[in-house]
Amino acid sequence: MPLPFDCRDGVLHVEDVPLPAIAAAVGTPTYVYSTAALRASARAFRAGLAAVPRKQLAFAVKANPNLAVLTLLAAEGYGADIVSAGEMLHALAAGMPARSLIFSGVGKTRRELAAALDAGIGQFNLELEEEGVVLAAMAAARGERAPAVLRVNPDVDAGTHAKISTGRKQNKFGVAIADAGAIYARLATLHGLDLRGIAIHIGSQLSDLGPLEAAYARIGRLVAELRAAGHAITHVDLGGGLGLAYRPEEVMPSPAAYGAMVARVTRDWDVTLLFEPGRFIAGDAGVLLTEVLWVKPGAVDPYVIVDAAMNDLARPALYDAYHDFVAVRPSGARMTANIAGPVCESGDTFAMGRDIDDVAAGDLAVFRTAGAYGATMASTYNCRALVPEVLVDGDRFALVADRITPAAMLAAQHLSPWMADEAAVPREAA
Ligand SMILES: Cc1ncc(COP(=O)(O)O)c(C=O)c1O
Ligand SMILES: N[C@@H](CCCC[NH3+])C(=O)O
Repeated sequence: MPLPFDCRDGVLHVEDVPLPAIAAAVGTPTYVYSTAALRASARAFRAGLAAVPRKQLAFAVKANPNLAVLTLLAAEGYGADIVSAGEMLHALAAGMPARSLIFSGVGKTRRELAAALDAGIGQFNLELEEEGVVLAAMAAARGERAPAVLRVNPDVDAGTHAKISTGRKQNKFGVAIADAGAIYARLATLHGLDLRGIAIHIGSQLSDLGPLEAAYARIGRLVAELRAAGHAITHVDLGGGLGLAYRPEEVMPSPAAYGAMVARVTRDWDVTLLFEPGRFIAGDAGVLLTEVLWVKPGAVDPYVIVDAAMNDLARPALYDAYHDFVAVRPSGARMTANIAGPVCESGDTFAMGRDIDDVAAGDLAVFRTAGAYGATMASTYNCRALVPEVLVDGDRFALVADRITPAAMLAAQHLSPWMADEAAVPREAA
């Protein structure tokens, strides 16, 4: 898919906006998203599923909960896969209809279940039997039936990083596929539930369709068994997981290849299929714009110290993830360097011994493929400002999430009443 990031007159642009203009207006580090790229991936994913007759697309809000991003995706006909009441708030604020929301998540609180019932969301993905029992009781007390599916753990190795694999039997997600029939039968007797099918999600950043196909095939057999036992199965949620090429040489399954596999495996299922893509929609639509602060000598290679850090983009520190690093004004020269941020941890390192565009202090650069699981996983560690976000549309750009400064964070903190008294007395005088 052509991305609207290109070098014009020697300067990297996002759509028609030169990145130095954004750095001058907003400062760095900052996330920059492209509306054109978001729309293109949302449409490509939908187009890939053209052969699936009945489907519902729910963007995984965890990948990028920015209100502007969600508003754009709502206009593209996407609902949302949410995992907390906070994500529900974001999706509803973006104008997504409550009926288009799917509540996943292994630790939903009773308050969250109540809030989701209040809102009238479209589907609860039950992670364990007890959750179904509690939800059924809450819904029945309101004279309602909660629309629900049972999440099943198919015990398939998705072949992704262990920390983002979710469908192996040792993972915390879903009920064991061997137990699913019995649990389903018990939950189906509860009046407060409108139990209508199955959900799975085996992991994220999947580079191979094989494990997905194996998992879907297991679900197909389960659907047949449940129907044979007399259950009306009308919905199957196939989750998300489609991977992206983070390295220039990586090749990932296209949405068309994914859609063809889905259409083939589910041909006889006769259900509405639900999809929860996150990374595929938002990942390539965003970069993290940063400035080089220093280039300092290292034991082997020099360290390029940038003003973005692990608190702004956690993926390299968490999963040793690779994000391409590109100079905003590439000279054509190359260097071998380590790239690190200012945070006081050696893990705050984006790359070691990597061949990159030659950069010097004061230069701007971007980390690519940062639109998913970027800003949303940011923190204020080291009392660093929470990173802002900018959305580009053609030759316009707008700040769509403010930088939260340490002063604002300090203002949100309070001394306990007794400490306030003590703090008023200088230590020496006490
Ligand atoms: C239940 C569920 N659905 C959807 C997603 C989105 O996954 P991805 O961003 O890989 O498409 C996730 C994250 O792995 C998830 O846990
Ligand atoms: N946060 C992970 C993905 C987790 C997906 C959520 N289940 C990442 O950055 O790749």
